[in-house]
This record gives sequence, structure tokens and C-alpha cells, in this order.
Amino acid sequence: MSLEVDFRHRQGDFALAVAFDAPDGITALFGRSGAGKTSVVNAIAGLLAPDAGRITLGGTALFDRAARCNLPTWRRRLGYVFQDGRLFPHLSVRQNMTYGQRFAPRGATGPTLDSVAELLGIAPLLDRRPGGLSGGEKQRVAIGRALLSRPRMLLMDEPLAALDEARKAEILPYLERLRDETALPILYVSHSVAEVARLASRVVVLENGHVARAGPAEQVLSDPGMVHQIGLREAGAVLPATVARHHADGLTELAVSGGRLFLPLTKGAPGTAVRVRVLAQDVMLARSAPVGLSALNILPGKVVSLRDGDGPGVMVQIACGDDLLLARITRRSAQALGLAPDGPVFAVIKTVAIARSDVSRS
Ligand SMILES: Nc1ncnc2c1ncn2[C@@H]1O[C@H](COP(=O)(O)OP(=O)(O)OP(=O)(O)O)[C@@H](O)[C@H]1O
Repeated sequence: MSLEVDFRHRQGDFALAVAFDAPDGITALFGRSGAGKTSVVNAIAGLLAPDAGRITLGGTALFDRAARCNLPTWRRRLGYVFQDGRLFPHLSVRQNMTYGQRFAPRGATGPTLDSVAELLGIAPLLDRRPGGLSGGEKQRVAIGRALLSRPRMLLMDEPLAALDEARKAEILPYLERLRDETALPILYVSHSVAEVARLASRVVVLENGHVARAGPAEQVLSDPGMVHQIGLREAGAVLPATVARHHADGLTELAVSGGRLFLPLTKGAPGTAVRVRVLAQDVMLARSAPVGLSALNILPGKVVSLRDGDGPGVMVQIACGDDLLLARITRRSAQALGLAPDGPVFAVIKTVAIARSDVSRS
């Protein structure tokens, strides 16, 4: 199943013109405040009828201006999860969850209450009322309710934005399971690069009403041209990796296509596929293989491109094996090293710069 969006719409002075696809898995709709994310979600949900264009899901039109097709929200079969769970306070968790089933069309197949409760770790909460749940638990119930409506896709609009860091960390593994165990397109609206890096297979970057970039997360996040939208301090790459071994001194060794990475101990048996977020500001560059250096991670690579920033910095994109890394260094250093496209380079990454939360199941 794939969501295909291609429409234009004007609201006041703001012109929206977007085209992108969201296949099964998580597609992040990322952009600054006012970029148009909510307007896109509203158009998909049927709350906004664009001036022109089409929105289709699995080949079926939800909206088609030329064909005068505009399915009402309830017939679009989308599951929504909002920032605030919007649960019914007077109903139990079980009743909140089964409420979603009322919207499932007759004969629609999908997961059962038990399987959804298991997937999201809700089983022990079923007889409680929402008032007594933590923010993270409430969001899990909201996701469960959406799944039980047997949706053809999920729309998640900043589902973690109202949660503190601890609650976010609690819910992220459930979102990973959802991504891995349900075959649904999930459009995940977020302005958090950390969440996008951790969850999304594909990223659509919205800027001022248009798509600035869309593609696989590894490519979009490591694109030096996206640094403006992503933010200097958040810019970085996502590398696919495999757990190789856990060492007795508390380090985990990961295999990446360009070599090995040693990180603080992370979960996962050898062979587990993970993804690692490496921030551009945590990568140093050297022209020759450094010796006598404390950093454990030294990956040989090749400069792909250099992009000057507004200040003294330059963003360097490096190919290490099949992967792309970003390094943020000063222009002075880039000149001193004589960095140029296609030139050989060594990327140096400090082990302790990578937090456990930067490594996630892929
Ligand atoms: N009904 C409207 N009439 C005129 N302008 C509107 C209307 N609705 C939204 N806008 C404008 O459209 C732009 C995009 O808004 P939108 O809410 O889609 O952005 P967003 O990326 O979701 O932002 P945020 O993350 O802050 O919610 C904004 O400039 C907003 O002021």
C-alpha cells in the first residue's frame, strides 16, 4: 500500500504545492513550524479540500479535484494519533480501544484487541481509566485505538511532542515495533530530528509549503543541502549497522559498510540490524590514518562534497563504504587539509559522543 500525494492549495498568503509518496513503513513529514505539515495532514485526512490535485491510497482516490472526488473523513479509513491522546476519560482503556472498532467497515480484517494490546504493552492497563495513566501510556492507548479501527494507513501528528524525555524513551520502542510488525504506511509528522532519525525509513522535508527534499532517511539526513532545515547542531547521518559483538569492557562493536564502530554497550544479540545516528559535529577529519589518538572509530572514506555555512564552518559529506557521513568542521581546517571532492579522508568519531539513544533497531 502506498499513499500518493500531489496537490496545490492556497490559504491566505500561504501557497502549498506538494508531491510525495509514502509506502509501507514510517515516512516522516519534517519541517519547521509554519512549513505546512498540518495543512498536508488535513488534506490527507479530508479536513481541507485542496484547490487542485489528487491524493490516493493504495491506488484508490481519497481526493481528486478533476474527478470531483472528495471522500469524507470517515470513509478514508485512516487511523489518527494526535499530540494529546484525546481519549475518553469516562471510558476504560479497553472501551477506548474498542471504540475504534466501530469505525472499521464491516468485513474489514485487522488485528484483534489482544494482539494490539500485546504489541503496545497495554494488556495490564485494559481495565484502568485514562486519568490514571502516564502520558506515554495514554499515547500507546491512542495508537491502539487507531489500529483497531482497521485503518489503511496511520497519520501520526507529533505524537510524542507533549511527552517528557523519559516518556518519549519509553514509547519509542513500541513505535519501532509498530513500524516493523504492521504493514501500513505511517505518515509521522515531527520536527524532532532525533525521532525522525530513529524511526523513519523515508523523510519528506517541507519548507515554506513545498517539498525541499524527499527520499530514504539515510540520504536525506546526510544531505549537506538540508542542514538549513535540519539545524546545524542536529545535522548528521544515519548509518545502517549490524551488532558484531559485545566486549567485556562495556563496548559494543558494530559492523558498518565502511568498517567497525565501537560504541557504549547497546542491546541486541550479534547479527541484530540497527541504525546509528552520528552527528556532524561529532566527526573529525584527517588526511592520513591518525595514530596515537584516543578515538576508537576511524573510518576511511572519500569526500563527496563540501558546503560552506554562513559562519566559519563547512559541512563535508563523506562516503564511507556504502554509507554517507556528515562532518562539520571549520573552513580553516578544510583548507589546511586541502579537502576536495573525491579526495581520500579519514572520519574520526568519538565513542562516547554516540549516546545509547542514537542506536536503535532498524
Ligand atoms: N486557514 C488559513 N488561512 C490562512 N493561512 C493559513 C490557514 N491555515 C494555515 N495557514 C498558514 O499556512 C501556513 C502553514 O501552516 P501549517 O499549520 O500547515 O504549518 P505547520 O508546518 O504544521 O506548522 P506547526 O508545526 O507550527 O503546526 C502558516 O503560515 C499558517 O499561518
